[in-house]
Amino acid sequence: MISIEGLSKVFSLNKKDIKAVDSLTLNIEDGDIYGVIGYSGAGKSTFVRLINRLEEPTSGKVTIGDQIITELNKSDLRVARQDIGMIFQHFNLLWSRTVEDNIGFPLEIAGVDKQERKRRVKELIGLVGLEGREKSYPSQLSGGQKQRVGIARALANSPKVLLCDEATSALDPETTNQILSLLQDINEKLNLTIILITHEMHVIRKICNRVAVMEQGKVVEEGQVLDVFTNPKQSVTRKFVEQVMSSNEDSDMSTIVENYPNGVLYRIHFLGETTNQTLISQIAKQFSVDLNIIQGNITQTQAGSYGALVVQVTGNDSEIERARSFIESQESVELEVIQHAK
Ligand SMILES: Nc1ncnc2c1ncn2[C@@H]1O[C@H](COP(=O)(O)OP(=O)(O)OP(=O)(O)O)[C@@H](O)[C@H]1O
Repeated sequence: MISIEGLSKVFSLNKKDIKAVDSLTLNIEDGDIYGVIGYSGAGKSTFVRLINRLEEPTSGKVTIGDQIITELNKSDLRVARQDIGMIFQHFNLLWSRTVEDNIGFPLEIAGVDKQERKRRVKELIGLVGLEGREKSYPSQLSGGQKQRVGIARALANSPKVLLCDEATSALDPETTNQILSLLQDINEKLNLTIILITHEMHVIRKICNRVAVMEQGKVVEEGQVLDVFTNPKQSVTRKFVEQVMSSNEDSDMSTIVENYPNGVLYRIHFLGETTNQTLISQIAKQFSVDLNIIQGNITQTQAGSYGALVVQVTGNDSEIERARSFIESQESVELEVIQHAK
């Protein structure tokens, strides 16, 4: 487990103190893909750099496993850092070295002999899907390929933790998805704990199981991704959730009610069970009602689907009533009646 207790960082700039990270306390379980989201200036980068002490904390404690990182002296910290890989937004590769030499660099520093280095580099190249590009220089690679080199290099010493500092922010959406899938794959294969910071809710939605929302150096909301999606408490969190849902449902509702006067109008909320994706077809098969999907916005998180469908149900009253009971009996589904039968 990674435990962060009362972690703070104060920068002094022009005689003014800036609290970049403010008394932050968090627990991250082994094997988590833990997302930290916040707008620019929230303190995310500073936070992630405090974990491996690329930035020295002003106060507080970071513990990884049984090691108190914040109490290590310089030489012990160097050894401890071999267990903490890190990848960066702009990759931070060595431009004069080839792909294989970039990946082998941390092994060289750790004093691994040449033959073992070669074996390990080959293994890592396979893991991140860079076969055939061993002799290329970073300038000859696409952004996604550069980040694959970054990931392979970060994994060279078989770390237990991988820190990702806006690792996909310089990539296009398609490449972002590929890199996120790779991170997910590595998390599962190597049982690696991943902490990633981002300003994009899409990244959190796609691969994280837990999320912390940062604002002005503090964690203002924290929890399972699906819980935070379904029940965002802070306005900053609601804004991030809207990023992926971009819903304008409520403002349209009166128009919908006007346009669909017959039968009943339901909003069915899906709260996480992927099995409920067949709910609509089950209703259509089991009850003599007609279903008209009027509006919908469903997205996928690691824990299942989240979102809502607005459905018009028409038919005779008793069948509509039976369909309603059926929907209400489903787990992880909530029914909201927008308009009753007239
Ligand atoms: N070396 C530094 N010296 C002075 N102030 C700093 C330093 N690094 C960060 N800050 C300040 O600390 C605050 C948090 O910055 P940080 O980069 O951690 O935020 P962030 O959420 O990662 O934002 P971004 O995504 O824009 O980097 C900001 O007000 C920033 O100006």
